[in-house]
Amino acid sequence: MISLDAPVLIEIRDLSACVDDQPILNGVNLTIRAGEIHALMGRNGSGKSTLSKVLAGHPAYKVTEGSVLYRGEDLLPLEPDERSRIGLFLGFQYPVEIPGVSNLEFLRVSTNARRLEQGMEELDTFAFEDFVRERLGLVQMDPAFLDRSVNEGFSGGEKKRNEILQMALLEPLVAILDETDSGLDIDALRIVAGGVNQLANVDNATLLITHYQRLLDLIQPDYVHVMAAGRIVRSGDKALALELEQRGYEWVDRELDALEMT
Ligand SMILES: Nc1ncnc2c1ncn2[C@@H]1O[C@H](COP(=O)(O)OP(=O)(O)OP(=O)(O)O)[C@@H](O)[C@H]1O
Repeated sequence: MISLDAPVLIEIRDLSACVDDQPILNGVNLTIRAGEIHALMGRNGSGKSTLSKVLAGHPAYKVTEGSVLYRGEDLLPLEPDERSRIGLFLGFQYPVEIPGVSNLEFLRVSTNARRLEQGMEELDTFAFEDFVRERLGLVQMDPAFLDRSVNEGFSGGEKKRNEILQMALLEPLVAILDETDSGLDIDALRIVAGGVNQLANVDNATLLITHYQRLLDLIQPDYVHVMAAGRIVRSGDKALALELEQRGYEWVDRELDALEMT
């Protein structure tokens, strides 16, 4: 829900970043306020995942220009785990498997790190089990997944549900979900979208990276942005996503040419 009086959670200004000296982001501007849901779309290779990784603090990506303020403070000097503790969450496009680390323990340690940062008490094993079981309902996940190693041998869709379970436990202020819809069957898509909708409130914000309108039918974005060649070339409301669905991305090239001429 849009309210221009709502506090700004993330302010990205002229952000450029490279990997192995190759520029990937070329001046991204984006402001996200509390209560908002943003969708980020764009062709393969346009820089969407790179933006999410830069925001999460992935060490392979070097910021060369610009700034990111998180609740008014410089985000960029912070380590990835500090970013997570203060409420930034990245749901990976390809969630990693961590063999030998129990999913339940991983979730408990990360949830407690976030709770401590928020001035809340740590949850012991029993209290955490109650909390996690309640949250499992949001993604309709079988408790048996808690006893396995993190994502090890999970199907693509199960990994995505596990990401949303993590999000439900961490209660981030800004959740970036990178192609959460990919690999989900039709029922799982509804369940995951329902979970995201239930977690969205006036105090937090969501940035959905997606290729498909089908997700945006279930999670209604307040803003839709189109990324091309490492920057946001057009922003609009949900009608923009419908336009993309009908027209594809060819017209985006013309917008980009026009931008480059200015
Ligand atoms: N670690 C890396 N090493 C080399 N090139 C990279 C790396 N990360 C990203 N790139 C390149 O940067 C460009 C943008 O990639 P990115 O993954 O951000 O695109 P995307 O918009 O998320 O694409 P998709 O829709 O296919 O997921 C691509 O050309 C990609 O090959």
